[in-house]
Amino acid sequence: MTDQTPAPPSLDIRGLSAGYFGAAVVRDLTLTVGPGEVVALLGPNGAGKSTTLRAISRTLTPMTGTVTLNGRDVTGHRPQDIARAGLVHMSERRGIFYGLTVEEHLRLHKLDPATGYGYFPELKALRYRRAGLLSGGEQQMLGLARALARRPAVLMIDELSKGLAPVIVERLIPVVRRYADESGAGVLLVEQQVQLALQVADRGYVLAHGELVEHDTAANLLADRDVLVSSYLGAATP
Ligand SMILES: Nc1ncnc2c1ncn2[C@@H]1O[C@H](COP(=O)(O)OP(=O)(O)OP(=O)(O)O)[C@@H](O)[C@H]1O
Repeated sequence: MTDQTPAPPSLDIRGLSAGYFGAAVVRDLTLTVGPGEVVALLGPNGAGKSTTLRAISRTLTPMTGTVTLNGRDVTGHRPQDIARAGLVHMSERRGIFYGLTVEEHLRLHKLDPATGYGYFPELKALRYRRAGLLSGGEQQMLGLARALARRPAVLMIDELSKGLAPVIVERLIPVVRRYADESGAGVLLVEQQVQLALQVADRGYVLAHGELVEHDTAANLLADRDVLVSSYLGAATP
């Protein structure tokens, strides 16, 4: 007899509220990312997307809510323990150290640099270059190579496309999709490039004024012009 129990979500967030100086910026968020799923978290500037990711990785202490990784409740755990449980949060800072070379980055945390080069072979030609001398796109590629080489069970990426030319974004985003497909990891992708994110995502949530206002398959969201407009400009205020 086979085990029919469905796998738990890679990431399960319930009733999450978080903010700064006692004021909630995101309120009562409930969202899931299934195994092998890419989920886009969309919304205009200031909607609270980065705050949500920080509260999940606990680099910001949430006010309320629970966080479960692959069925394991990590609510209240320290950020390093949540990372050890398999969550990698690629923040807007990217985890790049300007004084270290490309290869030194790919060896951090005792990683095998071959894993990072496997995702982005073009980094090999830059292996001895210090990260501070790389272009923005190369730094982003390095940050992603390192994040993937850690083989996260859940990967959260904040604005992969920020400040990058379309050609480099088109190189990076499909690798995220491939990682989810091959590893079965869940990916939560915060993106301002709404169409781009929805083209690789399975589902998407739209955050406006700190609350989730829309949730659907990526295909349905892509077809809904109102959703695309509110993702850029914010939901219409009553
Ligand atoms: N460290 C902080 N201290 C105080 N307020 C903050 C801090 N970081 C963010 N905020 C505020 O929280 C709100 C949500 O910001 P957040 O960065 O989460 O939004 P976002 O949706 O990621 O926006 P963007 O797409 O512009 O990055 C904003 O009003 C912002 O000014």
